[in-house]
Amino acid sequence: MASDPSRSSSSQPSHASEERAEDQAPKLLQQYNDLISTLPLEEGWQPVSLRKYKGVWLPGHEIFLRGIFAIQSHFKSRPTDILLATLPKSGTTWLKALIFATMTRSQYSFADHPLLSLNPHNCVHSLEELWAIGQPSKIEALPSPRLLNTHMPYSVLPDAIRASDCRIIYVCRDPKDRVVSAWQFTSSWHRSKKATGEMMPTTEALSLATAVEMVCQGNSPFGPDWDHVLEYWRESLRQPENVLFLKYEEVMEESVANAKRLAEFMGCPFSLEEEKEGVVEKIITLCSFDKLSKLEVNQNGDQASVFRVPNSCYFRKGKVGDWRNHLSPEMARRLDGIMDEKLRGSGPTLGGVRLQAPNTTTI
Ligand SMILES: Nc1ncnc2c1ncn2[C@@H]1O[C@H](COP(=O)(O)OS(=O)(=O)O)[C@@H](OP(=O)(O)O)[C@H]1O
Repeated sequence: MASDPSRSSSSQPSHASEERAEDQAPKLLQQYNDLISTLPLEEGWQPVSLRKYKGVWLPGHEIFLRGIFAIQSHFKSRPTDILLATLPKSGTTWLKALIFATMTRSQYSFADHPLLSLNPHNCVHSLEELWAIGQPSKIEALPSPRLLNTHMPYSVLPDAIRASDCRIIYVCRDPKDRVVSAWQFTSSWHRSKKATGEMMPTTEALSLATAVEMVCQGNSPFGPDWDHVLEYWRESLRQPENVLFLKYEEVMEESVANAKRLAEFMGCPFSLEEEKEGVVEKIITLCSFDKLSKLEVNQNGDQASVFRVPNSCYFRKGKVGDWRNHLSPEMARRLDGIMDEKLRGSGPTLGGVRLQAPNTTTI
């Protein structure tokens, strides 16, 4: 079973408690910095700059990029690992809660559950963030099966993961809702940084029009979005026992069926007795937006991660179709058009766009 997060120090990540590998290896640090300086730079997604690595626009913080490089050669996967993979703002926080609550259901009571006092991001570790803050040994120390998450596209995952039997749960979301969510998140984070004086008051916030355009150009964090989605979609067809492809909208619409799919995929299906006792519904309620967003930890706590984000920024509306309140018809058409062009095919739909099966016409 997964580790007890309330006993792990992961709820209080420390930047100083552990020496980074790079601190002991100045040559490696130099190599990483040299590599970073050669990567194309994009500064439009304020307040984060982006660097293009292996065809993907990654957040450009040096500490973060060095973590990604180190993961490539040093991460040791285990066949029992469970990896949640998402583009940011696709339902990561929610799925972390669902996965964690499902995997650990025999360890905790619903009345006194870790998710009532810890943000889901402190229950399922981010592979790249722990590496970036110099705490990869925390990942090593986790008992199996480890629950981890990543925003990396399949093609940027370390070989150790792609060659292993570990299970990957991928969640995607209507790109229109996702871009609105990403823009709102970036704006509120921007405001909070200005309020604490961590950012120059003159730094311009990202406009929604710019965010939409950058997604359409493929220049947004972890984008191009279509490559991210298609890579995992194709893997889910190629190796369905190892890659589960879910959609935010479907998990919302058919929560019980998808919670059961998740449990089965993770190798811990709900027993008939559990189903009769309503365990599935209890997990869904515990992990619901209404429940989590009202908790003290999620209203007033924060993530001491690389990006130091207030927990409240991870909970906004949690609705399907909120894009209608923000995007102009023109913006919506532009996004749908680009996704249609890139994802055209006969597979399942994504925000009204069909994903193509791998053996149909090329993108
Ligand atoms: N429990 C639950 N149920 C449903 N929806 C939820 C839940 N928790 C968070 N959210 C909504 O998910 C959006 C945040 O996306 P992520 O969690 O992927 O963000 S992150 O990648 O971890 O930064 C963001 O979506 P928007 O409300 O549309 O902005 C959150 O409100």
